[in-house]
Amino acid sequence: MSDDGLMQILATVVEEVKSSINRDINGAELLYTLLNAPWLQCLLKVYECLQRYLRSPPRPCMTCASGLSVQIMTDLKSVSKPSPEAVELFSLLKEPHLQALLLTHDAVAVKDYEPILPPLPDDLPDDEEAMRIVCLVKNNQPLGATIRRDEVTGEIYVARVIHGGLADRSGLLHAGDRLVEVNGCPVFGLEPEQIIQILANSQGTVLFKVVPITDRPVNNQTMLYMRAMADYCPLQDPAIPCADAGMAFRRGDILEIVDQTDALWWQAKKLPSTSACAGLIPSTSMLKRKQREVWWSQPYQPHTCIKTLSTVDEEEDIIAIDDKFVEPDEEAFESEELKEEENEFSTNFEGIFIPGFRRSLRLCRRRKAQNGGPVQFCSPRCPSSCYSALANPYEEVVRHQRHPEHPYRLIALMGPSGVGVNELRRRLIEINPKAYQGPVPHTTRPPKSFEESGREYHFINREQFENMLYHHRFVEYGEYRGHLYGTSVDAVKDVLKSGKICIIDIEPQAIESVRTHELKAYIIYVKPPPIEEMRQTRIGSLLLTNYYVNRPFKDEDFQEIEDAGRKMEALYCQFFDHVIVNDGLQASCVHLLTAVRRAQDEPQWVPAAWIRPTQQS
Ligand SMILES: Nc1ncnc2c1ncn2[C@@H]1O[C@H](COP(=O)(O)OP(=O)(O)OP(=O)(O)O)[C@@H](O)[C@H]1O
Repeated sequence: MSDDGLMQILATVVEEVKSSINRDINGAELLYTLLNAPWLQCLLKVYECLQRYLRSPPRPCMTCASGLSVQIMTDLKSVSKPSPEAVELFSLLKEPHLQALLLTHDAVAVKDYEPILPPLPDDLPDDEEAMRIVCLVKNNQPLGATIRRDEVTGEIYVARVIHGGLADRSGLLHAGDRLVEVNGCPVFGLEPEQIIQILANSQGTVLFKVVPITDRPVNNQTMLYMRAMADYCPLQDPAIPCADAGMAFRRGDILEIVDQTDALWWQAKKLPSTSACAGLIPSTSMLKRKQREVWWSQPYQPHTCIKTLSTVDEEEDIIAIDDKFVEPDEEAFESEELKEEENEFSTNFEGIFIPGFRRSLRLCRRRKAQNGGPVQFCSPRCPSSCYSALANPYEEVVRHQRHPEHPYRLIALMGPSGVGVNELRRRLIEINPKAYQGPVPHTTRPPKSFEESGREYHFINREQFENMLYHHRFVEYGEYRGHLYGTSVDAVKDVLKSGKICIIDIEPQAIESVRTHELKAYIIYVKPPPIEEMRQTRIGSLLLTNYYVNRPFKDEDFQEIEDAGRKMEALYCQFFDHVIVNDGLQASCVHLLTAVRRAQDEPQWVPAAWIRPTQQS
């Protein structure tokens, strides 16, 4: 680096920062003022001089210049015919001021000019506390540390240092350090609020005098990622130690937990994160405690900082209710159903029969919704607590990419009835029936003349069905007109084992049955577009009904789809891996195709239990 290299670099940096200010970049103004400060410029000049000195410190070439001049004069005297130059040199060296100069040179040359430090006093007390002076430059961001007062001793301690915050990045302040002074003001006996006031009033730099903690815990935590299963708002949480340091999150957000040292309050970042600074979030036990508080103390008024999770009752409201349902004549229905199923039987694409679109199975769900629940359509995994996954405020997740030789992930579509889940599913399968397939459902109804067991349905008797139910072999099941219908885990696995991508549509109750290590479901939520768009795109489309013929959409249908969609999203968005707004059919199909390929070929966040299965999973 040339002599004024550093100054040049500084000038360039100043120019850069100046142009950043014009672009309104946060913090640039502060940096500009700092770099332009005359004291910093002077300091840098001194620094450069010192650097030059360190590179080549001035050294004397000899320490006895006066002795050498005496030697030269003696030699010149012994020359018989000295040259005029020799005579001149002799007379110069003889001059008293030159001899004085050479003597001075010798005196300086032998001296050591390195700084001599004063000796340490002998009477230093052994228990003297090491103080640390920490100077932080305040800019617009918070200091990133909280303090607490020991109620017994009155001492003030650093309670928490926020990961990635100003204090943390300085590396000089740690949780447990005892605060002695802030900006020269002793803090002993002060209330934490008074100290915060001192900090708030200080401009530019803040000077802390601290006694560092002696046994600082080693942070050997590994990175942990969690999917939030509840919403949280620190500003509405009276229990949070410092609301400003809190981080709000919504269900489905992926959180990187950077610090779990505190059992009650973790530090986390929301992904994808642009901020270096973490925020405080309640730990699993803390959030569970809050949920319990809500449930026990205010069953009808949810705590404002967390949004309570769904209950079975709430969930039942999700499905659109066709209040115009009229029970048709059974026999007439049967014959119509037959006609319909004959039509469906012809859903035979390029010689491949496409199963899993049976009308009865879909009507099971409608029936349940319309009757308000007496007809079961339920997740059979855990009859007593369908919602155990919902009880956990966080779910540990890992980034996972399917191995090319492993089975495909199950694709589960979910959406309010009538939004177009089956239409999209059917179209996807028709695009490439050799790559995509639906599972063959089970039923206890007797086969019709044209039906083959294992093609339209697996025909089994009620006892066999109930046995499968007992062993949790159904993803979901329901009863319709006295017959049981269901989609079994094995039917899904059969498709996956055949090397195809299995695509099913599910009700919210089945989420837990498909989010397993075995099926690794990728859940796509089919979201209704705004009503006006539905009105325009559904002209000529027919809605599945309990009548003999499907009918065109009415305005009430769009409203019902929108309401049901909103409820479904509000309750289950944490489980959605992807969302497709079903406006134009063609665009939605392309979107679905892309999402399905990505689910199989690109890394995704999946529950850690799928990758490190525990005994229960
Ligand atoms: N994007 C779309 N544009 C136009 N019509 C659509 C679109 N999506 C679906 N449809 C039509 O809407 C009707 C209902 O769709 P679909 O049967 O797939 O609903 P669903 O979500 O499976 O609900 P259900 O199981 O209750 O029938 C069908 O006639 C379908 O062709």
